[in-house]
Amino acid sequence: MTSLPTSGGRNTQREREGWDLHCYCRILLVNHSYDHFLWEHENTRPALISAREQRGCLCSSDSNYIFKRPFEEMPLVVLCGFPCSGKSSRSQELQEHLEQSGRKVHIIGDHVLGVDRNAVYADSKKEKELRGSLRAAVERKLNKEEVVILDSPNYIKGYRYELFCLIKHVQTPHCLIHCITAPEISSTWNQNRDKNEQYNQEIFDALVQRFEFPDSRNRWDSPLFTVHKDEKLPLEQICNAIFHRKAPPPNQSTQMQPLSSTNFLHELDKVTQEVVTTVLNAQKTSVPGDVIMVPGASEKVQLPRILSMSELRRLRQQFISYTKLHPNENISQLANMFVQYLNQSIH
Ligand SMILES: Nc1ncnc2c1ncn2[C@@H]1O[C@H](COP(=O)(O)OP(=O)(O)OP(=O)(O)O)[C@@H](O)[C@H]1O
Repeated sequence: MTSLPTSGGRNTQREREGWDLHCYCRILLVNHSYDHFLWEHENTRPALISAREQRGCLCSSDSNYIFKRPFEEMPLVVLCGFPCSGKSSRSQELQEHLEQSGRKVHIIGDHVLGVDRNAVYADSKKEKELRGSLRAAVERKLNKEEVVILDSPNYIKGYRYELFCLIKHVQTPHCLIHCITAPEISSTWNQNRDKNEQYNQEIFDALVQRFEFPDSRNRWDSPLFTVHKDEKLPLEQICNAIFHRKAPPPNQSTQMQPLSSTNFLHELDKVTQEVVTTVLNAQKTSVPGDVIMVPGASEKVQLPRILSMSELRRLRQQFISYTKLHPNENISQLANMFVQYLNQSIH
């Protein structure tokens, strides 16, 4: 990337208003609110940048500069615990405390999405979709105005890691609150609650068994607050953790780098095409349920059914669009990433 030219006199007003010069580029098209714009930078193809992708970015209306507002993101609080362990009660307690101190709070949870949890947790595909919807809702809601509380079981270590990547990506602090209960206590609470809120016993037992306990030695489970049923929520410590602590530094895989090198785009194009060709060829001799080895990837494509060429093309295009906005300089991982993307997208 070439060094940034100074913005010169025309943009000093923006700089005085507290905007940082983010990059210099050629702006091709801007919508009326200046939050979506099509830009071209060096050798990359024009890319549509949205306010969501480029948090806090704003382009200057009269020149080829993009500005970034150095605002603070509001934190994410993640709850976890057995089913019926008091997660929603603790979320509300925290919400009330924060609102009393004048902050806005937004709670996201499976009950908010109105799902039939007994049906969802009995079906791994539906559960995965629910986790995806919750994560997307968190991503949409993380902003500078509201504290987001994710009130759902969050019992999978890998999922908590994904949430951690998300907050690293948007550069906002987070913390985890683990509601600790003995399974038999939660089970009694479950049996005493309204019938339409109850987990059936089979699902309850399965969720308890699947629970992956948080460990504060893991970056994604830290800072960790544990709260037993008769304990008070450590509200002050939680506030200190989320408001007076810096967000974890971004790393290469989570940092926003919308300006991709030509070599990266070339590799992205080549590698994904190779994977598509391999899958299409392998399908000639495979049946649903087979696993396909792909050159350059340690991950394998799991084939639940035969995929058409147009579907593979569409998935490839989606992956390319996403990856262009979230480039990972580790080109050697592209094949694996695309295989993972295919496995997650094909049902
Ligand atoms: N500390 C507590 N002492 C006694 N009962 C409690 C306590 N916390 C929660 N409960 C009871 O447990 C039930 C479930 O509470 P809550 O909805 O907060 O749990 P949850 O973990 O969010 O549940 P779910 O897994 O369904 O989302 C409620 O009926 C509530 O009365």
